[in-house]
Amino acid sequence: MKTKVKICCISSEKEAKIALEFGADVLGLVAKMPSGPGTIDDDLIQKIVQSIPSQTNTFLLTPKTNPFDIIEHQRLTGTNCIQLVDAVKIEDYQILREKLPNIKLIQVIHVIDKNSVEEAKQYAEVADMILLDSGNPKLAIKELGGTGRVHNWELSREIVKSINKPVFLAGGLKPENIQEAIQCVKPYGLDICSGVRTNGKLDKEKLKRFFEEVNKANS
Ligand SMILES: O=C(O)c1ccccc1NCC(=O)[C@H](O)[C@H](O)COP(=O)(O)O
Repeated sequence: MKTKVKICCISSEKEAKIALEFGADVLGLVAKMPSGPGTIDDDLIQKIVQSIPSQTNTFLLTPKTNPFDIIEHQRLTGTNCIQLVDAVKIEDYQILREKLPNIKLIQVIHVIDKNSVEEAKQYAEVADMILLDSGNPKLAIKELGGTGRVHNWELSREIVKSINKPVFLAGGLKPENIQEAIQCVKPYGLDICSGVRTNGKLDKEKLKRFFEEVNKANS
């Protein structure tokens, strides 16, 4: 199966169009976070969502963990999927399901050590997808993504093998390491932010190289 691609940190209607033209399956829209380079305001997220075809997969990246705040955040922005970048209580997924029956829920696991494998297994029971990233929610100023760092792909590989939900791989991906990432982890999809940007802006040359590498790995 062809590896899906999520282009993250979309910051304008123009960037959304470019990413879709290159073949992105998913657009990532990052709301305000405790740290990170790719965040935008909620009203801009809503504007971008309204400017693209409604069937496009749009992931709202929210740092919120209270289920009612998450529901409110989705309603404000209008995306059709929510990427939960911090730890939401497993039991609160039930509230999200009841109130947002048509919205896909993606739980981020920041891959740090063996405990991350157990964490992923637990969330795989309730989330629609798992996304493996390289943040550190335990820092005083939480890092919840957009780090540009690669994590331990052996652990990611173990997670992909041990759960039966689609898994996106994120963290420090760039055209140069795509072949190895796909071979090692065999993810359902790849998520990239800084690796296809120059000075924070989407770089068409890097995007082209990135998609070439994904297609090569899939052929
Ligand atoms: O980009 C940010 O500022 C950010 C901050 C907090 C949470 C998520 C954030 N980015 C979204 C992503 O999911 C990135 O695509 C992912 O972390 C990979 O980023 P990168 O390592 O730069 O490719």
